[in-house]
Amino acid sequence: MSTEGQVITCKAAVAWEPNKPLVIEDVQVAPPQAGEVRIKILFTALCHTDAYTWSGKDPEGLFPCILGHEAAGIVESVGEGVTEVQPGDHVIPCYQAECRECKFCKSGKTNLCGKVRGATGAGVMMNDRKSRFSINGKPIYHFMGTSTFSQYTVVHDVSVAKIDPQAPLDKVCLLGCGVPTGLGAVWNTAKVEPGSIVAVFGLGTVGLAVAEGAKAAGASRVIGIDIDPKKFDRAKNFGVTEFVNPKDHDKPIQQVLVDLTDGGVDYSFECIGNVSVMRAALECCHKGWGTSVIVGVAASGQEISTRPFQLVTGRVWKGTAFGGFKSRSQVPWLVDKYMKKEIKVDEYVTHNMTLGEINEAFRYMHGGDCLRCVLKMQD
Ligand SMILES: NC(=O)c1ccc[n+]([C@@H]2O[C@H](COP(=O)([O-])OP(=O)(O)OC[C@H]3O[C@@H](n4cnc5c(N)ncnc54)[C@H](O)[C@@H]3O)[C@@H](O)[C@H]2O)c1
Ligand SMILES: N[C@@H](CCC(=O)N[C@@H](CSCO)C(=O)NCC(=O)O)C(=O)O
Ligand SMILES: [Zn+2]
Ligand SMILES: [Zn+2]
Repeated sequence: MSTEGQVITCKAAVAWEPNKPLVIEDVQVAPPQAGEVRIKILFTALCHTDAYTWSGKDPEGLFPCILGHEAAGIVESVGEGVTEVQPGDHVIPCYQAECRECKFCKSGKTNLCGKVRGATGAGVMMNDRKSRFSINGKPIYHFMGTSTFSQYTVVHDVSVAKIDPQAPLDKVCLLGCGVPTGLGAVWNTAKVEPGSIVAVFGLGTVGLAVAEGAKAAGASRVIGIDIDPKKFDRAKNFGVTEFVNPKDHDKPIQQVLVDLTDGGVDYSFECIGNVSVMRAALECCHKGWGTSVIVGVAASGQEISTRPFQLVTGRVWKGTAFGGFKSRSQVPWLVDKYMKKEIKVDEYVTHNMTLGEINEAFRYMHGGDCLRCVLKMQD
């Protein structure tokens, strides 16, 4: 029986308050309005940014909300005026939209899109500035324009990437955030050249994807830095050639790296979200040209600092969102690259669980062994 035009009641993990366990609730999901798409979510992974907002440290965090932004599913129905997807299409919801019409999209200089960002930051849909989620009439906020910890979600049409229907959704859900972020930080933001020396701070999913991207770009050395020595063995499979544990050294880590590389690295990437490490990542760069890319998300109130002399003498400080990839155009391309075995995805999935086990899944995520935990969303 078609559910088009009907309110759907389904299971979702609701964050009622910061840091309190998520609660599996029966949630009402309203039909999509003009320019909106309702998606049946089949698989979602957890990302550290979900935990960050859940912690209450995200200035854009609103409660109660439905978190989740790294997922894949099938279009259930579309609202008026939606032309690029239809029911049955396999899709990845994208927290970074791409409308192709706004000042940002037309600039050719960024993957950021301005069309729906105001609404997604306020936890509502652009059309009527209201939520499509409710529990017995009480609205529940959206999150990052995706809210994938729900069996059904409603997103803006500019936030939907249509993908190859042959692609396994329990794997390519990862292409909604962490893996593209790392690859794109190297390929789009830094534009690493063959022969470069690269330093990667933090060897979680994002840092490993940076290493993979750097290897593919022809880097001559990929130095992985992590305080957890368990990370090193696995990282070799992703392209890391040398390891440095800051705990093994008395000198500041930037000095250790400068000494190891005859004056500093060509490119560094901070994939942790720690502002002191961001400084070290900049300061381990080579004088005259070294570029450091901030990928990690630091909490509200945190600030970066360095001596301006570091920049005067030619180092460059940059940041990246979703690795600079244009979501609707390039996520399908990434899926195709995965299908052709040109990029890894399966290797990042260390745990598989169900929606009902989501609190336990977050505990695993914070443990050192987990890269990505994928939740099966449907019974
Ligand atoms: N910019 C973006 O678009 C974007 C997208 C996705 C994720 N992120 C952010 O990227 C960051 C990394 O995500 P992840 O999933 O890989 O996280 P993760 O927690 O799996 O990995 C972080 C790694 O850093 C290591 N670490 C912690 N403190 C350290 C220190 N002081 N020195 C060296 N290593 C240290 C940890 O041991 C861990 O291996 C998070 O902040 C996440 O929110 C940003
Ligand atoms: N609301 C947060 C923003 C955190 C942030 O920087 N998010 C990244 C994506 S992290 C994905 O795991 C991002 O792409 N930001 C660009 C954007 O949000 O438009 C805060 O204010 O700290
Ligand atoms: Zn993420
Ligand atoms: Zn746009």
